[in-house]
Amino acid sequence: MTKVIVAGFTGSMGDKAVHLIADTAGFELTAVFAPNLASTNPADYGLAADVQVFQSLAEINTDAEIWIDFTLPSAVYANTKFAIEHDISPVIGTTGLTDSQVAELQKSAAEKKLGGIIAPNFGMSAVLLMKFAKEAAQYFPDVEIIEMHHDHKKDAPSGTALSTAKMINEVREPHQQGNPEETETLANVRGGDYHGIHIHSVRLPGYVAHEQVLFGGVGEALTIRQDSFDRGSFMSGVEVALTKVKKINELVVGLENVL
Ligand SMILES: NC(=O)C1=CN([C@@H]2O[C@H](COP(=O)(O)OP(=O)(O)OC[C@H]3O[C@@H](n4cnc5c(N)ncnc54)[C@H](O)[C@@H]3O)[C@@H](O)[C@H]2O)C=CC1
Ligand SMILES: O=C(O)C1=N[C@H](C(=O)O)C[C@H](O)C1
Repeated sequence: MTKVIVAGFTGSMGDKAVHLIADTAGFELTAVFAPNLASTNPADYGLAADVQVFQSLAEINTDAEIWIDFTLPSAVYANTKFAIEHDISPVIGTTGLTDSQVAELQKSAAEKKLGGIIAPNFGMSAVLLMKFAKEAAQYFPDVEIIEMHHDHKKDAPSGTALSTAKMINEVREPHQQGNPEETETLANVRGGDYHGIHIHSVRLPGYVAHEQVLFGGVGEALTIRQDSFDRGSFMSGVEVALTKVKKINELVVGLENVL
């Protein structure tokens, strides 16, 4: 049995991850972590009596081999660092790690030859969208991204949109997009700007997680879209990460790199 700790277990995704482990042969939930809990009795969360419940990083003392993280952009760096320092393979879904933080975490994992996976999106439709968008950008350098999420989301842009922009930026020729003399008569109406790629974030009730990548060419356009209608859509990717993470010895970014 591979023992797993879930950080953010009281959240929307953490709760799904806890159920995934219960339903997946060969894995066992050994601990959970979230701050400001009303109780540390596992029974109060429907968990087995031997599951440890932690409220702070400082008190975590676990034999878990894998750390699943669905917490907050402000918490994920410290959590991942803690996991690596304690030889626990991180499987990170939380968004918001900066490039320099990822580089530092990869260095620490490499020194320990510890496997880990950071995936801004565990959904297959989003993984494929990013891959297809990267390919399309070689032929259509004019591109904008619209991401649409539920109105409880704390971070913008989404990690997926930022990753999409980074992947497109790797292949597209640097070039001026749009009118160089453009002015905004309403502040920020053109969205965020990642190396000239504009990202627009929509937050609405009823939405879960959706993204469109719009390419424009002379007399034609290409739109690539993915929709996660249910958070269950992310769990097949988390399951893949659980099975792969102990077979690698570096911290990999992007689910597509372990498929
Ligand atoms: N990679 C992927 O496929 C997906 C990633 N996400 C990302 O996962 C993260 C969590 O999303 P949700 O579950 O919707 O959020 P949520 O707000 O429902 O849950 C957050 C959880 O983190 C806990 N938490 C807060 N501060 C913490 C800390 N310092 N240490 C440990 N736990 C802490 C909260 O108590 C709660 O249990 C977000 O960054 C979101 O963008 C969400 C869906 C899919
Ligand atoms: O907060 C969410 O819900 C999601 N977060 C991730 C992101 O920021 O890209 C993945 C997915 O979009 C759902």
